[in-house]
Amino acid sequence: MACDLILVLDAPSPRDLAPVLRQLQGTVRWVKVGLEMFTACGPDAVREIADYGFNVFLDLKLHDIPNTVAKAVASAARLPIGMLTVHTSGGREMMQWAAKSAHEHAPHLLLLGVTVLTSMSAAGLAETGVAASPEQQVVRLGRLATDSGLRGLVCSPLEIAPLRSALPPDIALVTPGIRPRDARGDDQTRIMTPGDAARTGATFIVVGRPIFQAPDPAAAARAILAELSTA
Ligand SMILES: O=c1ccn([C@@H]2O[C@H](COP(=O)(O)O)[C@@H](O)[C@H]2O)c(=O)[nH]1
Repeated sequence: MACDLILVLDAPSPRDLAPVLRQLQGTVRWVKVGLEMFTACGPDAVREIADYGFNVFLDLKLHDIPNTVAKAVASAARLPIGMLTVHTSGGREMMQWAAKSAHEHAPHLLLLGVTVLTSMSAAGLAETGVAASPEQQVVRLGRLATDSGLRGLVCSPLEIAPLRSALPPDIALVTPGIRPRDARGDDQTRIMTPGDAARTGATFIVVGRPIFQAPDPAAAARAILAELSTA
């Protein structure tokens, strides 16, 4: 199965990234708008990015009571987006209400369940009271999410193989925690290279800093797309 790149737009405003976005129009298909840009610029940022011709993944990681999340999904579904995230730790009922709302308001919206954040180590997870390993917890939450009606998950690339064994093959696996082999350490702990993630079975890889901290971000994005095409 082919793996595609999602370019992370972690900046306060689309204006900050305009030169790179113009260079990558027609090359990169998907971009991700996250908490930084959405908090600063709101839905206008999503519309502006969509106007460039990109498919937008709105990464809001919704996590609240079922009614509140369902209504937030309905609001988000009015925007030109193709993917939206909720936290699987919100539980079965929250995800069922979210899936129903997405189905009613935007049937083609891919609602993704965030499992265990890619920044969390086993020790960090244990501190939150979860005795399971990240892999065990991701598989548990992945099963719960798909039982609740979600068709895609956000996980680290380290959990792709166990999730592929545990879940139906059509479940989309979207993986941040992507780093080049020689990467300096940062807040991501469960990491893999783009090519290895693709070969392991990621549907999408999500990449931000390795592209935007490169001297030529557009060239870095193109290099990752080339790596994916030969994986
Ligand atoms: O578990 C998760 C869920 C979401 N993210 C988001 O992905 C990007 C990763 O950016 P990098 O700069 O490549 O680390 C970022 O927007 C996160 O909010 C994640 O990293 N892990």
